[in-house]
Amino acid sequence: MKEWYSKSKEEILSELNTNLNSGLTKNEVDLRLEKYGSNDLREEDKKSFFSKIVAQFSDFLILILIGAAIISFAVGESKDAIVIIAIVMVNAFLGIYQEGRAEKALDALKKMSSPNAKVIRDGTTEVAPASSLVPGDIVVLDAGDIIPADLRLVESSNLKIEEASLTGESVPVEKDSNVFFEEEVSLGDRKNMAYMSTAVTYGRGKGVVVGTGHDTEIGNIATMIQSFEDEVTPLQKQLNQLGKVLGITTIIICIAVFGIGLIQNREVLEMFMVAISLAVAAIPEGLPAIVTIVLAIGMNRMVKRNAIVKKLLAVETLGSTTVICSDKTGTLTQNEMTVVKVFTDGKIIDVTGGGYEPVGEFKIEGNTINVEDIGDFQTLLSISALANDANLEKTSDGYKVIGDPTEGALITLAGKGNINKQSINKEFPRIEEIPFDSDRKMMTTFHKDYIPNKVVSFTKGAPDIIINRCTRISMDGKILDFDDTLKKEVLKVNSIFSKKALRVLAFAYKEYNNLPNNISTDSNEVDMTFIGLVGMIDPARPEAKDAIAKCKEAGIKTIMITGDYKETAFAIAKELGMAESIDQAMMGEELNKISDEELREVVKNIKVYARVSPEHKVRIVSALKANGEITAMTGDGVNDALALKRADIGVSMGITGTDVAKNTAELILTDDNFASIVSAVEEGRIIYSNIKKFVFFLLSCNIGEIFLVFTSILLNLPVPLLAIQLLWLNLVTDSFPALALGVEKGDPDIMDTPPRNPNEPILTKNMLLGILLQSLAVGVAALLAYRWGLTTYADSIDKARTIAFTSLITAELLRAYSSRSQKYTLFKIGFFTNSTLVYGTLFSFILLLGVLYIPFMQPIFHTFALGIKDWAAILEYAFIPLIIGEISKLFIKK
Ligand SMILES: Nc1ncnc2c1ncn2[C@@H]1O[C@H](COP(=O)(O)OP(=O)(O)OP(=O)(O)O)[C@@H](O)[C@H]1O
Ligand SMILES: [Ca+2]
Repeated sequence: MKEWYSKSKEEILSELNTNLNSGLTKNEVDLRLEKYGSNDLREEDKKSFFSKIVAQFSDFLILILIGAAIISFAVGESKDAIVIIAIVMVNAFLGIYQEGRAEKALDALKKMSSPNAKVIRDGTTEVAPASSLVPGDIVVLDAGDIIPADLRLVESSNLKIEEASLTGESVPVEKDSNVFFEEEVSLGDRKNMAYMSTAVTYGRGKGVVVGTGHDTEIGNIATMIQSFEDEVTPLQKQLNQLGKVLGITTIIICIAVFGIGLIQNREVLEMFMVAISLAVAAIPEGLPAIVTIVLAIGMNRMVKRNAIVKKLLAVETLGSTTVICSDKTGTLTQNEMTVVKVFTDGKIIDVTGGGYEPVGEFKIEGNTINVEDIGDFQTLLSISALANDANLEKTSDGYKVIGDPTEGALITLAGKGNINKQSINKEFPRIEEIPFDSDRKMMTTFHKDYIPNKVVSFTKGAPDIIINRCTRISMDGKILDFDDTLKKEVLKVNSIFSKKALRVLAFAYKEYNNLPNNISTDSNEVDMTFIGLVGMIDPARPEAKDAIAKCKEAGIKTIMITGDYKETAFAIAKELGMAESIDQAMMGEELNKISDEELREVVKNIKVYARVSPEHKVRIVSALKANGEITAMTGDGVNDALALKRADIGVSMGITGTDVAKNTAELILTDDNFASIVSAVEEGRIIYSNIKKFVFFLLSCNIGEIFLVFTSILLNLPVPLLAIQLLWLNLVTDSFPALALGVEKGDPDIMDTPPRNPNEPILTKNMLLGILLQSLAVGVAALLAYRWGLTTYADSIDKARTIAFTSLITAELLRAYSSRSQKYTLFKIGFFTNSTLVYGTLFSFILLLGVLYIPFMQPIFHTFALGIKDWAAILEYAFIPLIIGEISKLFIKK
């Protein structure tokens, strides 16, 4: 059989039974999806329910417990055995439920950040999930796209594809849809093919899907680059470490408890069970799992605030962000462009009319003018419409831009001069082009007969660049030499526009007798004739201003890095409160003259980088990182990928960002809005502080219990808690408040304090002290209650234990409220402001009442129905840890 690359386009199209212009029909797509399966590389390895259960039970400590149950059964304590098994089961199911919740949250995130493709179906181009592609689909490719399936190219224009993910070759290769090969060629040389997961770095093209899913070249490679690997974040590593230390300590204590018990001649089985339950209870082996759950819940909360985090790790890093570097256009501004000024033929023309509706007038000093009256105005408007890749669409709520808003504004401008983009493009179709890229900052298109019997190239782009590449200027109906005096004049107008925060573009053209053979920047974007400038407003986003103020409070620096002109950028930065004086702004090219060392000093003061190219971005991030900053950086183009990778948090735009940028980024903004980065940082901080809260709570619970049991044994008192009571306490009641602490709203000053040092351990000195104090308080309170029980009910050890058990649980439920903030008292944050905690503690408390008052539970848990007198005593002790916790906050400096 012939390979795809050795077939002609016609062969391919007929073999796959598809049409280049109209694509497949939706029906056909459905049929083929049935036949070929979805275009997905990820294995759907959903764990079965059974394997989840097995996973829960394969935990070492749980196995010990099961062993203990079997021993109990063997020595005739079958009731205990059954209860232990039941508690272990409840615990396992809770674990599975929580795991499921986290998994679901993560799955939803994966879906949101999974790629789309532009595909022609039923005659229209639409954006569809890449997973829905089938052989025969016609896919449209633009710079920045990730190839969604294996394609045989059928159209290509300057198409370059980077195939590193497949061939390891990082230099982009040129593609050409017109060749086909008779002989066998290697993967890297198949110019007429585009392979799944490689990236378009330049140009555009079209291809027919020839392979999907596992039936692709990348699918054949067994070691797939899984974008969602199981990762362990530094925090989880720390907690694992902590867990180990605690685990070993606990085991030593348990052995000691058991040993001392034997010396004191206590019953062997009872001591054995207590020691084991204590170990199971006190070893925080579930901690990393809860962290994952809380991170996942937090990620979901971020999605609601328009930020999709792709990695758990990023949630942690976000919270310690110290610098946010942001694009200007669209992120800090609204990206709703309107041309308000035109400069051509030596005159400044005002343009009226707002939005994208092509209705408005041209005025000079207040007097309406006709397009024909001004030298090359007509040509300028034609370039606006011809050197343009966007489209305007009239919808029920006004005109909308499909494509780049800058270009949309230019279509509107042309429309105001009665030039319709569609018709002029029909009249003078594009025969060649040099597409836009943010390194060159310009684009050129070639058209026939705009000047009769000639080919003209129209160029538009950044003024400083275009002006330097022009040698002539069209003025007063003549073509003049574009000398330094004239250039200065034009640059002055550019500066006037820019200072008004206008985004300025320049226009130029060049004529040829015939279409040149080899088209390139060096030969075709030089020696041009200058036509004019346009200035467009792009209003700042109002929310961005608030977000920047918030960053200031939070000790986070904000930096604007833009491709736009320095004065424009500074004007907007000033409006947003990011910069005060023009010395804080710098041109990208100035970076070329300084060393990395010097740059490290420079980045400390500069707030605005203008005319920046993607390599500059990389240098800026590197310098910031070298200074110890935790840097978030936005980017949307193909060339931004390196900078995004280098940043601690790469941020990509969900709407305007390219696939390549989204793929590299850790954070995707669904609304392209700067304010959403700040929300994500805020959530990151909240999540981190919540993790601290429940670590604090759980650890002090555990240590408090150990303290209670250990001290009682040392004091030669009877064992204060039975094995099943300990298990119930830890595996059932404590987990609800702990999880509820994971969804706290965050301290009121969460965004008024400087970022956390990323190297700071989770257990700071303050926290260790707090844990110690709380565990002592819990232990002592329960011990006191136990002693009260022992003296009041000298006849019944079960009753004394019930008192200890109940007071311990009550104390922990109460002090969960105190754990809601490490610094602020409940009077400041409000007692019942975390409703999850209210329900969680209430639920735990009702379970406790069940154990105490339901008759058949009593013999199982060795409890009895408490009376008023008992409760009065219990409450007296149970409030101690809460009160101590609250008072200790008064000594913490805010
Ligand atoms: N479609 C276009 N055609 C021609 N020139 C363009 C086009 N879009 C932008 N430019 C020019 O290229 C420059 C760089 O564009 P780029 O997209 O890199 O950054 P930007 O959009 O100006 O700002 P930011 O980096 O903040 O998004 C622009 O300032 C403008 O002068
Ligand atoms: Ca941009």
